[in-house]
Amino acid sequence: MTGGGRHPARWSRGALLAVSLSLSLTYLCYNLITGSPPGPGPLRLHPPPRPDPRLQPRAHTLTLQERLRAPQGLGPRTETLSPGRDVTGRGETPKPGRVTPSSSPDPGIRETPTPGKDPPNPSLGTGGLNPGTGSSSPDPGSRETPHPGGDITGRETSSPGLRPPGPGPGPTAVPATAQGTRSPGAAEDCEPSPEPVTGRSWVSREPEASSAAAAAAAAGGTRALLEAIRAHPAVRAVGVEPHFFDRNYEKGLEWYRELMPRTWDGQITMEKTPSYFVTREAPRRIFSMAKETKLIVVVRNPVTRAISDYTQTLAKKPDIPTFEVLAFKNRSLGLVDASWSAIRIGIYALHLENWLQFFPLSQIHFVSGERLIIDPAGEMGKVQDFLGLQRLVSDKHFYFNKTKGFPCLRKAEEGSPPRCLGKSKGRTHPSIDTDVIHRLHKFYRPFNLMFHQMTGEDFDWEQDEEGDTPSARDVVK
Ligand SMILES: Nc1ncnc2c1ncn2[C@@H]1O[C@H](COP(=O)(O)OS(=O)(=O)O)[C@@H](OP(=O)(O)O)[C@H]1O
Repeated sequence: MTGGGRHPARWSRGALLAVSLSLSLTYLCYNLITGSPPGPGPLRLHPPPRPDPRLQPRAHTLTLQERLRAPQGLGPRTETLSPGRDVTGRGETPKPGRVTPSSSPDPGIRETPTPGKDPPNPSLGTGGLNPGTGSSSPDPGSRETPHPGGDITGRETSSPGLRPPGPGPGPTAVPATAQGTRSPGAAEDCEPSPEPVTGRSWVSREPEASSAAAAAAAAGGTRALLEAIRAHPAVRAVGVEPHFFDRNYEKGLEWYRELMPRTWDGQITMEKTPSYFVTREAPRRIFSMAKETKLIVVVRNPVTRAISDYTQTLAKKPDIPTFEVLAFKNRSLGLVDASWSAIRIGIYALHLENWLQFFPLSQIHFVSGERLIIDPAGEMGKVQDFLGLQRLVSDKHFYFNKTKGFPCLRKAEEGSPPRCLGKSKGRTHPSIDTDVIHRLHKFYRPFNLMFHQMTGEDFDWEQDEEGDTPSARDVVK
């Protein structure tokens, strides 16, 4: 990376923030590469991580993705994942064969051969985003584009329906391939930097060998998180979503480096690209670049996330069918259309499983999208702890803006005026039929349970089952 025209900072630590892991995602942090500034240093590739003992198999041996592909779906096995019995247990031992030598160079990291090549995964197809379809530059201000093969609504067009996951009553279709993050047309990011629509994740880099943090968020709130963490003097973040590890990977690591802000010694560079969380190839690519990268994932009640996603799409494409229509393959049968990206992104356990093949749970921090609204300082405190930063972003940085209905930053950066996120964040959701909301809660329940068991964290989504999750407008009055 060149330093021309930039301040004479030395490369030091960097972090990438990405989030709707939400899938919205949602955020993730990672360690970048070795090498000295300003040019790209030699990349050090790392062997696949040792299996995390916490991830040893418990009650079953198939991965969630394998189970989703299996004819019986998740059905009978779901109950073996009883809550509280195995907080971190994913019931899966990372299989040696899961990360196998690559037969072709990794385009994003040209300096060294890629150690791992994912076996074909019919469940996820080519991944949530097609690298070949990305624009030549980061996507400021645009939401997710439809995944090739999907239609305008973000629906996978060729997904075989499987039986319902878990004990839920109605039949549910689980798609064979993952979608991008945000459904197409989701709202652009507002200020200060336009943000693309896709999921929600972050990545940060650390160009100088040590560790960088990257965050990928999967659910709603990635922009809020990034803007808040940017208030920390030890964090430098790129405003746009680079989409390097999904659609721009072919451009190579140098392209990515050029995009990232330079950091002073001791600073972390971050980015957020929500779609990383649901991109099949992203974990391997990030791991290849920097295995110690820290990842942040913002998760939100998947039902609310789906509605938020739809709301953003609707704002751009008012003619799309109703949420109720899109959410089902067969509404009278209660057959949820999990091939619709707005639905699929919220199956957090499915996506997380992919990340845990490469990164230990200890390297991933989960931010509650709900708490980020209700108690932004509290959530940011945990994020700073996770990143090894002093807790400098605190209560005094936030105030509740009644007009906006959300917390706003008193001071985003040194000397900058107070500000709220733009109008694409915090939109009023359309009213959705209650029975549809209930059915979706039922659909997600087993997946949420798995996610809870995988992460050891309870996001209290069960209590939201009466409807769409209240916004800060409802909670803070
Ligand atoms: N402080 C603050 N201000 C405004 N909005 C906030 C804030 N904190 C969290 N949120 C929630 O963030 C949701 C958008 O999430 P993302 O930024 O991850 O969206 S995106 O994936 O990048 O498009 C957005 O979802 P919607 O309410 O559905 O618009 C908000 O609920």
